[in-house]
Amino acid sequence: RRFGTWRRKGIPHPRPLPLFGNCIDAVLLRTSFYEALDKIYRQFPGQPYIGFYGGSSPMLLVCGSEAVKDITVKDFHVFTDHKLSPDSRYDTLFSKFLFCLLGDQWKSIRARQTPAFSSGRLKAMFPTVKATADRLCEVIDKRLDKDGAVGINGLCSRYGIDVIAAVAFGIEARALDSDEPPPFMKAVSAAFRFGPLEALITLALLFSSPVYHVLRAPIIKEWRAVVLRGLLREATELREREPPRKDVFDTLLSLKKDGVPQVVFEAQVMSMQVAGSETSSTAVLAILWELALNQDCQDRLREELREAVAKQGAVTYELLHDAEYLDMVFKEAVRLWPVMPWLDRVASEDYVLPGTNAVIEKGTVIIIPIFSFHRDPERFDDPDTFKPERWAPENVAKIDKMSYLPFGNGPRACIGFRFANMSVKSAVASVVLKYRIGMAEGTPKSHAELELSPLSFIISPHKELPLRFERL
Ligand code: HEM
Repeated sequence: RRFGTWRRKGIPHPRPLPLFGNCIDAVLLRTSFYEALDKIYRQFPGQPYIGFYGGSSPMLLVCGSEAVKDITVKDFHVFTDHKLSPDSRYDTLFSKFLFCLLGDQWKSIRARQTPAFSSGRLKAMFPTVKATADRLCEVIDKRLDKDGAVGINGLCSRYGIDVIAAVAFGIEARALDSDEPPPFMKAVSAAFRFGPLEALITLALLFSSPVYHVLRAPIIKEWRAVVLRGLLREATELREREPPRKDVFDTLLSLKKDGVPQVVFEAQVMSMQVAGSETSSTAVLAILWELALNQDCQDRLREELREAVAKQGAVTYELLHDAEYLDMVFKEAVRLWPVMPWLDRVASEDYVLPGTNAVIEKGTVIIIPIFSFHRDPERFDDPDTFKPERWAPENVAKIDKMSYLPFGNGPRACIGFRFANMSVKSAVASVVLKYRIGMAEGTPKSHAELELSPLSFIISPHKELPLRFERL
């Protein structure tokens, strides 16, 4: 009866298999969920809505531009929440992350965190970010092998961790400085690089509440929470004795002063750390790799940065903000590598899909397949090729805004977008000004050669990615 849902509503859908629906490869952990979604998406080109079954649950891919706008903006009051919000009995801390908070509680906590990313605050945080970017260059220098190559995946991760820890966690994590990952890094990094159990729990959370409640296990393991809590207690005590620094941690501390429960405060700090580090570091990694593959883009970027530095005297907040080609490179890299390859929302009431007579029931899970949009030749010419020029001012009007969603959309879009922009560009500018980046032995030459884990819900290579750095 459930497998008849989309037929009865007149929504196109692929034929489901008993038990697995349309996601057998994802449920058997043979492909990642975004690849399973992409397979469905490609079967129904140009459709605004595509039905599918996650296990036996009817779920909806929303693909039309108007439809995406309706769900994420116009009818946001119906689709405020993510389905990926775990039960607080099994996931004490993760359930309170900003990403997972529901309804009015999300609204109130989000509103209080938003000022942390104002222009004034970003400028105040810039010197810390810049110093960490310079440190990344020093560490690259120190670790180059005899052929001038180094694995850049781990270094980018360490950069992401250090930068967010400094501004949002209130500590110097010094991940870049240590050979062995310090406990803080172990607790934070790979929080979303899942093993088989975490991957299954996450799918169960999306597809089937009964299976989720049978598994009764946390997505973010308790030992991580214990390590982070201890450090956070020390960081809080230290900061309370210091004058304000106008960083993200200061804003989060004000939540505590306003009487927000301790566990909610702790979850917000950890949520910034987890959501901010792996995502930004993957973007840095993507850009450095694309620049190694595309030397002409690298030359043009370096020329732009050198000219700007000659005028301004140094890499400044304003320089990064105004550098046009740097922005084009950033946009193109997160198009090809949308770290979060899909968005989810859940209907809080029955809802008529605009432009149809179909009603989706309260509780229906909506998925917006960002990765598929970004790689669709109907939306982007030559979509698998790195072409920053598509973002040039004279070309950008051709791109449909709802086809490009690396940071999500609407009131629930990424809160750290402006910070990510600054910290990713800062790292890239420091490296490009100091080194010519090239291919090394073992550097993947195409996306197909990157080994991405089928278990992971984010797009991030889990193996080392060697690049060659020639000092300029
Ligand atoms: C390149 C880097 C980044 C990418 C691609 C990225 C992407 C995203 C996406 C796609 C979402 C979901 C949006 C939606 O549902 O519409 C999100 C949410 C979020 N991001 Fe980011 N992000 C990045 C960096 C950061 C940074 C640096 C921070 C913090 C400093 C951060 C904090 C968050 C938080 C807390 C949420 C949950 C927001 C909410 O539910 O209200 N992100 N991010």
